[in-house]
Amino acid sequence: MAETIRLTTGQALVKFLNNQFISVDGKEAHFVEGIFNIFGHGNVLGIGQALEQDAGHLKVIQGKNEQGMAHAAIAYSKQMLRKKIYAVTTSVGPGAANLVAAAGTALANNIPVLLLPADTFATRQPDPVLQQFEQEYSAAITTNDALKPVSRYWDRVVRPEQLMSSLLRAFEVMTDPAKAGPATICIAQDVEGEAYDYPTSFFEKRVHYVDRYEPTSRELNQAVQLIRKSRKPLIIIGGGAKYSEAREELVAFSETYRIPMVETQAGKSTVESNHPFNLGGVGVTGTKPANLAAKEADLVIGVGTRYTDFTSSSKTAFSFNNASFLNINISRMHAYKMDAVQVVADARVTLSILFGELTGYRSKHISIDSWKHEWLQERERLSSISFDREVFKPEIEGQFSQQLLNEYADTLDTEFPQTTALTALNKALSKDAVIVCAAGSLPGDLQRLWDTETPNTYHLEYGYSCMGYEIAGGFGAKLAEPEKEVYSLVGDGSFLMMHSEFVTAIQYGYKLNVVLFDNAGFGCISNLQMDHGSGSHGCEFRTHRGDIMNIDYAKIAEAYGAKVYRVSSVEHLQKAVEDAKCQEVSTLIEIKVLPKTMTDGYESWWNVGVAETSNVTAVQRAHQKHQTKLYAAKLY
Ligand SMILES: Cc1ncc(C[n+]2csc(CCOP(=O)(O)OP(=O)(O)O)c2C)c(N)n1
Ligand SMILES: O=C1C[C@@H](O)[C@H](O)[C@@H](O)C1=O
Ligand SMILES: [Mg+2]
Repeated sequence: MAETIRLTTGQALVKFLNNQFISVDGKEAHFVEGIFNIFGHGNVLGIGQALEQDAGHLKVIQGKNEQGMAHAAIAYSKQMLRKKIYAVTTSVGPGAANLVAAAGTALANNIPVLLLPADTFATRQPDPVLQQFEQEYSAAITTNDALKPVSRYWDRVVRPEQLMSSLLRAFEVMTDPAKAGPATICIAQDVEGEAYDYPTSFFEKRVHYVDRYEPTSRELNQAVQLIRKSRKPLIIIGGGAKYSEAREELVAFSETYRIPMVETQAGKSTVESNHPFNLGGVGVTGTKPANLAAKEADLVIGVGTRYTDFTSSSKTAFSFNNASFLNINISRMHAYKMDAVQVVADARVTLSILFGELTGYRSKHISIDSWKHEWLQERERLSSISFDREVFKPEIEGQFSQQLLNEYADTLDTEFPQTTALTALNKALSKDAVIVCAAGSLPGDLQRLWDTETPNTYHLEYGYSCMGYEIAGGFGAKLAEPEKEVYSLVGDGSFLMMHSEFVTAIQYGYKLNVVLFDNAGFGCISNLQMDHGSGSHGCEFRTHRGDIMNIDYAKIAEAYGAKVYRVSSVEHLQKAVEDAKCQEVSTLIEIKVLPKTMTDGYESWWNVGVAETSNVTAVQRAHQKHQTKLYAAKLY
């Protein structure tokens, strides 16, 4: 008879989490660092009791909003390059429902996280329990079914012994780089507290190995042939390159064979911005040189990219009639994109093997230096824009009148353009500071303008671009790298949507710096609507009387216990950053910026739905333009 131990399902879960290890490149470490919790009747007496009794090495952190704490867990894992996770336990019903946006965020970004929402009673004895809805067609549907489409692995545990097979599947998924994403195990609230004689073998130390898969010789031969016959190849550095830690291999490859590199949001800060062959962000929010190189490329080597619309400018970034694609990706699904030659293997190991097979090859690029030089001049211009009350042409030109811009300047008491503020911030922060961002106009400005010199210091969630990730994500990144300064860069809209975990960071003594860019509105969406012929409608923050809202965000943060600064000039910003660096407590720097002063596009296009019929001429024109652009795009 196998040895057993009598535990509740909750206790067995916690014991199992304590014994999971990951091994990457021969280094072994605990895979689960801790667990976020918001307790309710669904989990406090099950998982909650187990954590109180013996959490083992797990750090137990009380969140303030389920989505927020799950975002923090996701950011932790992302900053740890997916080598460690936090689990997240919620109550049943609304607590579980609050996980949906976070699960989507983890899924879109391929980030492992273990979600543990409580479920309704397995016995159904007290049904309907508080927070249980009732469907006439089925008693088996609960809120947690809403997590199915946003989970990489989903299971419901209605008997204690089911936990064993469920957890094994979840950990297999989370530790496989090709499948990494959210694993959701919904545990019936009565079952969380039910006891079972678990075999002790289930709790023995388990090591999950992340091996670097090598390309086959067929894949290698095809890749070598393709590169050798290309004159103007281009490397796209995607998130997979970052997770594979392929910096050295990318740099050697690029330098030796003279191949320029461009970056996706997830790939940025794999290779330093000042590398002469790094042309910066590509696509909708890309730089001019990157987008010129993309157009000129006869071979696109996508390393760990999933080719989102932002990366491919909605499939218009490349000269599809002349260009071939070579995709190096650990995921077969992503490798298949763009009709590419596929190398389904680890980025680092593939680049290193390919490197040795290309001796004598050299691209025919001649413009890399001049493109880069021109961009540096453009960056310089964007860094020193100043407002003029008489005639000011913001980067997003022709949308707001001078009178309107002056109204914003007067109400917000600022003349600070966003690009000037952002580049000044970049200069003022330490080189190893980590920045976190997700939504609004800032991601575009950051992808174009933010210089990174230290690997893994640029943390952008741009797979789901989920507003509210910024501050929770900043907290998660700080948990991952407590010795570094972490800055959450956030728009006023995102701040309002969710900043709950700022309180959690303060509560647990993790210093987080929030830099809030207040332009009194959903700025980037206002740009989008006006760029497509609409008026300014529903995106400015105005009162019912029509006045621009001037909110004292610093006061909110001060009430939480943060040290706060209000700035509206480069000089004030520099001083605030220097002072903030000396603080032990969390800080918030509120920057009032003028609307329409973020960067505009460079040689790119974004396919968004445009009204096909309208009584406004500008909308009709926008639709015609859209059709023309679409005509030139690759269709799949
Ligand atoms: C959860 C969520 N809801 C809606 C959106 C759509 N959206 C993207 S950016 C944006 C406005 C962002 O405003 P703000 O944070 O102030 O940034 P700004 O564009 O003004 O710089 C909205 C509503 C989103 N990305 N995420
Ligand atoms: O709709 C959107 C527009 C983008 O500009 C923005 O960055 C992103 O957050 C979004 O959701
Ligand atoms: Mg805004």
